[in-house]
Amino acid sequence: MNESFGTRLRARLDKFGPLCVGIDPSPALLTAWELDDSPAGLERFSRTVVDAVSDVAAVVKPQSAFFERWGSRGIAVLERTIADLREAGTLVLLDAKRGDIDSTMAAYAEAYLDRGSPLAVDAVTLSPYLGFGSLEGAIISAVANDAGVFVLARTSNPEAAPLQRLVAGQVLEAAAAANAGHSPFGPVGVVMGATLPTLEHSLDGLNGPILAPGLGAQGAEPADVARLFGSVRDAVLPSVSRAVLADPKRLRARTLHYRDECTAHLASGVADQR
Ligand SMILES: O=C(O)c1cc(=O)[nH]c(=O)n1[C@@H]1O[C@H](COP(=O)(O)O)[C@@H](O)[C@H]1O
Repeated sequence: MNESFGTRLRARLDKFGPLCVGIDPSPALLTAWELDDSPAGLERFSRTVVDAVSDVAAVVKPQSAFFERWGSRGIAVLERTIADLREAGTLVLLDAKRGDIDSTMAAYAEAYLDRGSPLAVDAVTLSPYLGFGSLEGAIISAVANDAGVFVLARTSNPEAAPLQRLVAGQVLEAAAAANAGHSPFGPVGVVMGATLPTLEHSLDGLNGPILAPGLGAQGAEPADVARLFGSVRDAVLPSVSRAVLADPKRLRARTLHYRDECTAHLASGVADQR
């Protein structure tokens, strides 16, 4: 039997530290890297990131949008990037933020979670906007394929707050229920921005991983990760893209910097007193 996503994630976190590094080949970054904004440029960019960070990041997170810009040729590069990441042994979290009615959701689950799919990854980001229940089939599929999902709860962008504040409690409760009884983690992670001024909800009973984007370009620092997530320090995955991707020559050094700073702050940090 294969190991569950939770088991594999636990092993990566214990061995490599907590960092998730994004592969976000935006037009601006391609220009900064002196690469063409083309499928060939995307491929060179992605390969360079895979080579530089696979053995220092716990998880690597390609952002699907930047590949989709190039249609089928971009998706082909995404497929090869996923294959390269798997060969390098890292865990792949595809950032696609999918969410739809159950029948459509089944097709998304087939695309990203079915072992045999060309786009199969270890985990995918999902949106609960059609109701947490609409994601049930995808969660079942994740478990069947030893994969996971990360459901948006409180995202890092400030304009999300008025809407998500109303529903984040429901998302966290439903995620905790789906994770009950699993060890070391259940299949349902949540997304909570590292940029949040305070953590308005308890994460103590979640029994799942927490993806915390917003480090660097969106203003969060490793100290914020410790302040917000100190009480769940073994389960948090701070995530960074532009701040490490800005300069190909400093990619690995910046990744090590963020990883080591997050590790140090989480080890010594004081959790937010709600
Ligand atoms: O799901 C995500 O990864 C995500 C959730 C969130 O709340 N905020 C957020 O920025 N992201 C993604 O994380 C990446 C952040 O990029 P940087 O701001 O460059 O580190 C982008 O690919 C976003 O789409």
